[in-house]
Amino acid sequence: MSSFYFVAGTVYGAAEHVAECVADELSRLGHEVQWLETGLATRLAEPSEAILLVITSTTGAGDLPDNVASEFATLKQQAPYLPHLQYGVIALGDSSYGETFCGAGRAFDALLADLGARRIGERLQIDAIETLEPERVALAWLPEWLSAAAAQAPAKIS
Ligand SMILES: Cc1cc2nc3c(=O)[nH]c(=O)nc-3n(C[C@H](O)[C@H](O)[C@H](O)COP(=O)(O)O)c2cc1C
Repeated sequence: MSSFYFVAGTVYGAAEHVAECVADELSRLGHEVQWLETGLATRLAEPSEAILLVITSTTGAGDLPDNVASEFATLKQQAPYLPHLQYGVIALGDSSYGETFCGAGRAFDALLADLGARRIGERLQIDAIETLEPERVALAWLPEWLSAAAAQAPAKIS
C-alpha cells in the first residue's frame, strides 16, 4: 500500500470530481488517500512517504481557484525545502484561454519544483474543449503515472 496526499482546486466542481474519481481508483487499488485542505505547507514539510497529487482547474486569467489560492500563497511564502517530496499534477483548463491554458496547474508544478520536489511523469493537462468527461482522461492516464511512480520512487509504491 502507498500513501497519496490530494490537493484539489476547483471553482465549479469539475476538478473536484476528477480528484474524487482518481482517489476512488487509488483506494480500490489498495492505496491510502489523504485530502489536504489546510496546512499544506506544514504537512508537505513533514517527513512522509506520501506522494502528492495536485488536481486543479484554472480560473480568471490563469489564476488559481479560491479554495487553493491561500494555501498556495502560504506555501510560496514559507518556501519549505521539499527534496523528499514527489508529486504529480492534473491540470484542467480550456485552451481557448490561450497563454493562460492550465495556468494554475503549471503554477503549482513550478512552485513545487522550485521547492526541490520532484515531479513524477509528465503533467496531465485536460482541455475542456476536447472532452466533457475529464475524469475518463485522468483515469486513463493514472496507470501510466503509477508505473512512472514505481520506477521513480520504488520505495514509496507497493
Ligand atoms: C471565468 C472562467 C475563467 C477561466 N479561465 C481559464 C484560464 O485562464 N485558463 C484555462 O486554461 N482555463 C480557464 N477556464 C476553464 C476552466 O479551468 C475549465 O472549464 C475547468 O474544467 C473548470 O473546472 P472546475 O469546475 O473544477 O472549476 C476558465 C473558466 C471560467 C468559467
